[in-house]
Amino acid sequence: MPLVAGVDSSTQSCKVVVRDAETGALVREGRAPHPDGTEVDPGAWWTALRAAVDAAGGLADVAAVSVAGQQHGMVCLDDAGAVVRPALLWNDTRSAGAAADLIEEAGGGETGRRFWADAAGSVPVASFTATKLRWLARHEPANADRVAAVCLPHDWLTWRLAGAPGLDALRTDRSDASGTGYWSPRTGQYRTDLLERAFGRVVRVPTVVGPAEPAGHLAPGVLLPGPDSGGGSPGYRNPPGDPSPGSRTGPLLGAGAGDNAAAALGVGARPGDVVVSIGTSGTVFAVAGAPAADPAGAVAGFADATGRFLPLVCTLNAARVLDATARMLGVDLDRLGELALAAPPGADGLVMVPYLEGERTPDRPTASGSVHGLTLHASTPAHLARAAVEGMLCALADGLDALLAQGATAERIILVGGGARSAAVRRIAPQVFGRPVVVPPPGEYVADGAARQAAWLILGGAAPPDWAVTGAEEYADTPVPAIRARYAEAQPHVLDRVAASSSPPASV
Ligand SMILES: Nc1ncnc2c1ncn2[C@@H]1O[C@H](COP(=O)(O)OP(=O)(O)O)[C@@H](O)[C@H]1O
Ligand SMILES: O=C(CO)[C@@H](O)[C@H](O)COP(=O)(O)O
Repeated sequence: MPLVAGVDSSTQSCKVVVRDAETGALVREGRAPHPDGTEVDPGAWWTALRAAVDAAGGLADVAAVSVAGQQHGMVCLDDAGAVVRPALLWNDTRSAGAAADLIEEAGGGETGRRFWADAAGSVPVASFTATKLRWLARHEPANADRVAAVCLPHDWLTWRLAGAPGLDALRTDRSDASGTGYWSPRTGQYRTDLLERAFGRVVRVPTVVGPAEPAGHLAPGVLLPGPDSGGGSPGYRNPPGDPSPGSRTGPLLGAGAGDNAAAALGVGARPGDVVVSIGTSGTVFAVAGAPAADPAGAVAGFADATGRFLPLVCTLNAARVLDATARMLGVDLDRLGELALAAPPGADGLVMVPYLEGERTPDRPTASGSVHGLTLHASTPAHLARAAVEGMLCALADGLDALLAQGATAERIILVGGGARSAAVRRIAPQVFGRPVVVPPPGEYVADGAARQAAWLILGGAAPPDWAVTGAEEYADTPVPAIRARYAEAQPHVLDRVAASSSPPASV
C-alpha cells in the first residue's frame, strides 16, 4: 500500500492530502492559510506548505509528492536563486495596460488578439505571467535587471521541496506552462520570442516535464521542523553547477500542475464534462482533445495534466463575493445561504454585478461591483444574499456559453471549490445554468488531482490510476432564464474602482 501526497497551494490556503496510491483512499490531510493580497512573498507559501504538511502528519512514509498551485503568478529569481520581489498573483490587475500593449504591438484589435491566440493559445490579460513581466520591465527596471529565471508558484514550491538545487533544476508541467503566455499548447514548446517580446530579453524558464515524469526528489530534511529559510534566499543546497534536482534517494516529486488542471484530474473529468470551480477564482473548463485558440479572448487555450487540453474561462470574482456579502450583512456563510434561499428566484429584480476585484472575463480590470434594481420591497438581507449568489453564477454561466461556443460539450456539469459547499449555490446553480449540476462530496479536489498524478508517477501506465469519486449528488431544478436576462441588462453598467483608503473603516 504505497502512499502518495498531493498539495494544493491555492490563493487562500495550502492543502495537503495523503492517499493510498492504488485505491485513492484518503489517509490523512492538513491545511494552513495564506496571507491576503495580490502580491505575496513566496516564502509565505513555503511556510504554509510546511505547516500543512505538518498538520497532515508529515511525508516520511510517502513514495511521491506532487504540487498543484494557483496559476500564472510571477516568481522571479536572481542568479543565486533568491526571490527578486514578491510574486504578482493571477488576480493582480496592475498589468492590464501591459496586456493591452502586447496586443497593440502584435497588430492591435482582432489582428493582435488572433496573433496571441494562435501563438500562445490565449489572448493576454492582466492575469498571465507575460504581462506581469512586461509590467516589471517597465515599472521596476532595477528588479527586472536582476531576474535570472521566472517560474510559477507550483514550480517554485516543487523546486524548494527538491532543496532549491540550482536554477537548472526548475521544473514545470504543460498545464501551468500554458498559462504563461510564452508557451504554445499547440506545439508543446516554449516561445522564447514571446518571452523576449514581453520582457525585453530571454531569461531561464523551468523545463517542462511530461504528466507522469519525475521533477526530482524530495530533499532530505527539507520539511523537518526547525528554522525556515523563508522565501527570500534559499541559496543552493547542491554545489553550483550540479543540476540534479535534489537528492536521488528521497520520495519522487511529480511534475505538478496548475490548480484547474489538477482539479480536472481530482474529479476524474472526462470528455463531455464541464467543471465549474468556485474558489477565489471562478473557472469553467472542459477536457478536450485539441487545443483551443479563441481570438475573442474569453476562453484560454490551456493544456491539461494528462497530455490533453483544458479550454478554460476564468472570472476574478467567485467565492469571495459570498464572503463580502456575508460581511456586509453581518452573517456567516451558512446564514447567507439560508437568506439567499428565502428570497424568490430573480430576487424581485435585484441584480448584483460582482466585479469586486475588477474582472477578467469580460476584460474589465478597473471595474467595481454594482447593485441594480433596488426597490423598497427588494431592500432586504435575503434579496441581497440571493442577488450575490445569482450574480456570481450568472458570470459563470456566461463563461459556460463562451466555452460551448468554442466547441465544448456539457453532458455533465461538475461543481467544485469552496463555494460549492454552499447549499444555496448548489440549489440556485441549475436555475441559472439551465441544466442540472453534479456536486461531488466536499473535498480538496486540486490536492487530490496532484496526489493522483503522484500515484501515476510511481505506478506507471498509460493513464492515471482509477480513483473512483463516489457519493456525488445531482441538483436539478426548473431553469429561470429571467435571472440571466436581467443580469445581462445590468452587467454593462458598472463604475471604475477608486483608490482604496489607506486607513481602515471606523468600527460600528
Ligand atoms: N459553507 C460555505 N459556503 C459558502 N462558501 C464557502 C463555504 N465554505 C467555504 N466557502 C468559500 O470557499 C472559499 C475558498 O475556496 P477554495 O476553493 O479553497 O479557494 P482557493 O482554492 O481559491 O483558495 C472561501 O472564499 C469561502 O467563502
Ligand atoms: O487564474 C486562474 C486560472 O486561469 C485561477 O483559477 C488561478 O489558478 C487561481 O485559482 P484559485 O486559487 O481560485 O483556485
